[in-house]
Amino acid sequence: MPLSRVRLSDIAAAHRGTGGIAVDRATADFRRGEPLVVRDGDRAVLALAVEALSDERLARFVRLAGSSPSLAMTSRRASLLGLGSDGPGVVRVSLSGTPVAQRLRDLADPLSAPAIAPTVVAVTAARPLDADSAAVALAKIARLLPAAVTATIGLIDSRQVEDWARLEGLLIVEAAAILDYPVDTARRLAKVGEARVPLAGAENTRIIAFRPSDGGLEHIAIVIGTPDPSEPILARIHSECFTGDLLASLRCDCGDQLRGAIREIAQRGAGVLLYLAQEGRGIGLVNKLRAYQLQDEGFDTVDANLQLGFDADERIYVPAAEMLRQIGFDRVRLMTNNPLKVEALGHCGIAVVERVAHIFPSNDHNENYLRTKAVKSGHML
Ligand SMILES: Nc1nc2c(ncn2[C@@H]2O[C@H](COP(=O)(O)OP(=O)(O)OP(=O)(O)O)[C@@H](O)[C@H]2O)c(=O)[nH]1
Ligand SMILES: [Zn+2]
Repeated sequence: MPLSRVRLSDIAAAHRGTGGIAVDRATADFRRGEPLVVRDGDRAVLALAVEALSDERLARFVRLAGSSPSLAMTSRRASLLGLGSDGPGVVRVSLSGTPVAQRLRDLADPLSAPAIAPTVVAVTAARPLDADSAAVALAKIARLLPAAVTATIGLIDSRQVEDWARLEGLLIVEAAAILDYPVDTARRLAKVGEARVPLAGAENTRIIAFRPSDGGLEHIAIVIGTPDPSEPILARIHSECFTGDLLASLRCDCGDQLRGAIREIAQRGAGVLLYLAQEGRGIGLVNKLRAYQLQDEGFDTVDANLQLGFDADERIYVPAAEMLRQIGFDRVRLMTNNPLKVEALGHCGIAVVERVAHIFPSNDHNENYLRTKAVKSGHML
């Protein structure tokens, strides 16, 4: 139905106050290539993940919005395309003419070879808390390329937007709910499963699963031995690495670090390994594989992330801190070489009383990766 024919109605604001639930649904919609409405205060935009674009979806988007879309992307990615300067945040790129799905994808994806570059008319910085910034944040939460097509919805009041969205079957989600979501859901972890699981070399082990309030992937605490609650706990914080942990990939040092930590904690008597569902430094497995492809083209592990439009490291340590508190500890002896982990835990209220080095020999495939972590990310190797 065209916007001009939408009438005001008495329907209650069905989407108000749904917070995290709306974000969960929005994540699924984004992954399926459904457009949705992101609202910040008085402004509302229609948004659709670039990764899920097709010409049909783009045509529907333009029909719904009644205008040509802009491209919301991170300043990092835009600056690599020569569109503005590097920095945190998001920019809105306006293009001339009717955009073609593949051209938009070319701008967002460093692995897609642009045949014809679209003509850029303007690049505007998005405000940190506005709907365009939130649309890009939603793409990150959905583990997609961090970019979205967006168009301001030209309806004057929010009731009109709600009626229109309802008629078109579009979800409405508040920008603030998206932006708060990663930390909010990590703060509310529920213990959902616990069992004794003897491990090779660490037979006295319990595994405790914690589920975030969004119903997302569980984080796992692997408690080895019986840590003394009156002392700081020996702890390893390990971010999920499907390729290294499960498949023994030689591109990284994760497999060695995982098994090495279990061995060392058992040898020292007791401690915990916190296994965080933050694959690929928080960008997800698919984007990590893209980053690997870029590394095969010559970028290092940090620059590959930036090329994709991500920060070098997108992880948060709120879930680690929360699990530590729930198992009864707020002081740790942390097994890591990464100064960011030490700093981040401190910000989350966990005192790192000692850093324990956690270094393993390199191989022919991960030597550059480890060197880059030392040179660019300050890893103490
Ligand atoms: N984006 C990206 N992630 C990677 C790459 N190589 C490994 N990873 C991910 O990096 C994470 C490694 O995490 P950790 O071992 O916890 O951490 P770290 O930052 O190396 O710090 P340490 O505590 O010193 O080991 C895992 O989530 C891996 O999947 C890469 O080239 N790109
Ligand atoms: Zn790894």
